[in-house]
Amino acid sequence: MAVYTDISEEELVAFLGEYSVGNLLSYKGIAEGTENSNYLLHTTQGAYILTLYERRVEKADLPFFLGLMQHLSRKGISCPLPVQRKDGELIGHLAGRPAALITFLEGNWMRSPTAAHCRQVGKALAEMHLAAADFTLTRPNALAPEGWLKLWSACRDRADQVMVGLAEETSRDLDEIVGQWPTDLPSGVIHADLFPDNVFFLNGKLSGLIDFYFACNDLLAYDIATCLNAWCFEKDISFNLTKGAALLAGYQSVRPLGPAELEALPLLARGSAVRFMLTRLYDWLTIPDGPLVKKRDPLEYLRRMRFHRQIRSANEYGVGIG
Ligand SMILES: Nc1ncnc2c1ncn2[C@@H]1O[C@H](COP(=O)(O)OP(=O)(O)O)[C@@H](O)[C@H]1O
Ligand SMILES: N[C@@H](CCOP(=O)(O)O)C(=O)O
Repeated sequence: MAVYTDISEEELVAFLGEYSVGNLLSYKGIAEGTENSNYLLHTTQGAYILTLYERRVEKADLPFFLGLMQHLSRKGISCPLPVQRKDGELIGHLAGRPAALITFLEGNWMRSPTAAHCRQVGKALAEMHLAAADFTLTRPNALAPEGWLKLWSACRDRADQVMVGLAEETSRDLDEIVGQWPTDLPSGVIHADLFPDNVFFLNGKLSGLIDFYFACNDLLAYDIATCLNAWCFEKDISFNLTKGAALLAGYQSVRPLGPAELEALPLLARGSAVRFMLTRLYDWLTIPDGPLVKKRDPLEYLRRMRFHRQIRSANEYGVGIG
């Protein structure tokens, strides 16, 4: 993410007084990430992550996100666990923001993931989908087609400042994708942002998933489409078929995809690419630059949109060859 909200030691110590986590030894802002402000804390009892929820996170959604982490953790999925306050609550307030403390997960994210990493991610995603099947809270996807159109109406007039022709190309794509968007595929709780920076590995083995703050109920195969976009393209935005095949095989080793899901995959991948292009474009145009704020390039996702436009079948992502 970034650090949007600064905190003083004094207010942090007062905040931690609501928890049984020992005394503060040190804290520092984490520059990585995009959405919220995160701090790494060391206390006399260990390491924790403090998250202050920023503009895109609705406070009303926090019980869903934090409850999901608890649920998944109980079902054996490795992910951070929210720390309860002395009063039993999971959510507090700090520097005018809703805030929570979560456990620190060991591992690092992969800057250059290999096919072996992709296979593990696919498998972990399917395991997460199955583990979340009996989670009782629900949250509609705020970044489904209706949400894309809202973002687009906020950005459209300025899109050509980023690239001449972007407004026309995106409008055409959105019309096509939204007009054909499927609704009758298997659905459930999805992570919705399982990018490499949200998956940790230790000694080559997946050690856990983080950042559930886009999680929601939506089409399960849409989560796979997002992973294909995030994990299986090289830096020059060429699709790596070996990685695609590995990711899909990893997923299908736990939850085989049905024919309708496979048929929809190219459209879902286009939709996922447009979704990330739009949030990046919105941020690009609206967030002021700052030393601890890293904005992501929307055009990387325009190039994925173009790639998926010419895909005719899921086999071109590597189905059945991993
Ligand atoms: N539970 C955790 N354990 C260890 N590091 C974490 C944890 N949660 C977040 N981080 C660190 O903070 C960074 C940003 O976290 P993330 O949840 O992705 O933020 P955002 O929601 O703002 O994108 C991660 O890349 C990682 O370095
Ligand atoms: N993954 C998104 C941005 C959200 O950032 P994260 O740090 O929460 O994963 C993108 O790449 O646009």
